[in-house]
Amino acid sequence: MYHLLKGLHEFLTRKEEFSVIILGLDGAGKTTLLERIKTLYNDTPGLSPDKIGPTVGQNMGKITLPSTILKFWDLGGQRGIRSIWHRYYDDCHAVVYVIDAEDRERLSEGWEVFESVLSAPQILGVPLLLLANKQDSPRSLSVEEIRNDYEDWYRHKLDSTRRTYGAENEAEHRRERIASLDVMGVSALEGTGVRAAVDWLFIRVQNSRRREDQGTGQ
Ligand SMILES: Nc1nc2c(ncn2[C@@H]2O[C@H](COP(=O)(O)OP(=O)(O)OP(=O)(O)O)[C@@H](O)[C@H]2O)c(=O)[nH]1
Ligand SMILES: [Mg+2]
Repeated sequence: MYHLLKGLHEFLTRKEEFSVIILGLDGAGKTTLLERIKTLYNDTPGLSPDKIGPTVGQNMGKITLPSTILKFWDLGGQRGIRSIWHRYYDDCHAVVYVIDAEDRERLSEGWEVFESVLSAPQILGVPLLLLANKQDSPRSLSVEEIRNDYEDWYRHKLDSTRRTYGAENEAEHRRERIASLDVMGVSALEGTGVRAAVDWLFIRVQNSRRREDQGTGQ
């Protein structure tokens, strides 16, 4: 009887776990974001920003939400470390791409890398959130400006690609994805917008799981 009740209790209180990967160039603020999320959602606070150095490899942090555990993987963004990102693609349920909205010089490098993430076949269909970080800085571009900058960059790239390869179909597909791309402004440093971003992830992983269940007839 005890085991039956214990099993029932475990079944009723079980939490599903989803993996979220946090990507973006070095210095975009990924680890600051992860530690901010830990501070906002866990009893034990995350590291304070002055204790955070460049990530060599990965950091992991978990938070518990109603019937759900979100497991965040913050991956190092330095050029040499980006080659490990693809190893996380197969098992992730959502992707967060962090852009440093203050660093105009590196925006196109950021888009170039973003593009390589978007074009990974394993990422197709996975919820993807673009975060314009460092909104606390007066020098930062707004969400609207970041979106426009990406669209301009993309249009420019498309023109040169069309001239070279004429890859119309793929371009159309990508255009749809850009149109439906969600962009949110956050300050990982101060925490503004971070809860809204976590809410977005929570809803999107639940929805995509439901679609998966329907797809397999469960
Ligand atoms: N003003 C401001 N600075 C930020 C914010 N988020 C991060 N930073 C700063 O940006 C720098 C880089 O932050 P990290 O979190 O280490 O960046 P990262 O993306 O993890 O970098 P890598 O580990 O090298 O990939 C640090 O000096 C942070 O304090 C923010 O929201 N606002
Ligand atoms: Mg880091």
